Amino acid sequence: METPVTGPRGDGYNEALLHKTILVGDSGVGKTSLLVQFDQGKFIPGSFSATVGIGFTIWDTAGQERFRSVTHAYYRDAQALLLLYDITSKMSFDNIRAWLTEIHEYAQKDVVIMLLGNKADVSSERAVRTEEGASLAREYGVPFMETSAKTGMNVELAFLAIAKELKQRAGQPLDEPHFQIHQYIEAQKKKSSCCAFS
Ligand SMILES: Nc1nc2c(ncn2[C@@H]2O[C@H](COP(=O)(O)OP(=O)(O)OP(=O)(O)O)[C@@H](O)[C@H]2O)c(=O)[nH]1
Repeated sequence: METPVTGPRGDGYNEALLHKTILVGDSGVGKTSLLVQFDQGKFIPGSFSATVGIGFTIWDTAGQERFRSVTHAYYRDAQALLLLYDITSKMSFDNIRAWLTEIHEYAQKDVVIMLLGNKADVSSERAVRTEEGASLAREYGVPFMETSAKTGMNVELAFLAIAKELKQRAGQPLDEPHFQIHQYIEAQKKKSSCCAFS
């Protein structure tokens, strides 16, 4: 994803900064669906054909093993990574450590990483507790939230938090003068917990 980050340059001209963000995770965790939900605000049921990279401003990657070497090349110039597992698939969660090892090997040292437990709407088939996701995220010092590409739960928040973090790193002014990504996410989740993200 190349996240457009706009802000005043001081001469009144609005400069757009493009940041490349990519979605990674096992095949079938919902990377393309999450992207489509964010981009188009809708859920298109059914599997997309394995995706290698599509020409949106957001980069989608294929979770399949046979595309791994392609994914490695994507890491190099990515500023942010959305790392997904599927809350109904213990295996996709167990593989997160391997994804993180790979990310640390191939991505830039200061890449922004966010862990997302997707398919949170399928609570009847839940195989990974929210706390397990949160605990893994704490261990690696990365922000975490559960999402649903189907209902849209937390999808916008995930992309917005990444965009704000990148904007701050680029030295651009934010609405929140003391922006801190972890605190921002927790505050937004609390704000919405009454009704929007049930
Ligand atoms: N219920 C539910 N289903 C989802 C969600 N996200 C994705 N799916 C379904 O899960 C399947 C896989 O979704 P994709 O978006 O193709 O997954 P992917 O990670 O892009 O898969 P690859 O391209 O193979 O790496 C599809 O049948 C989607 O409809 C979600 O949040 N909730």
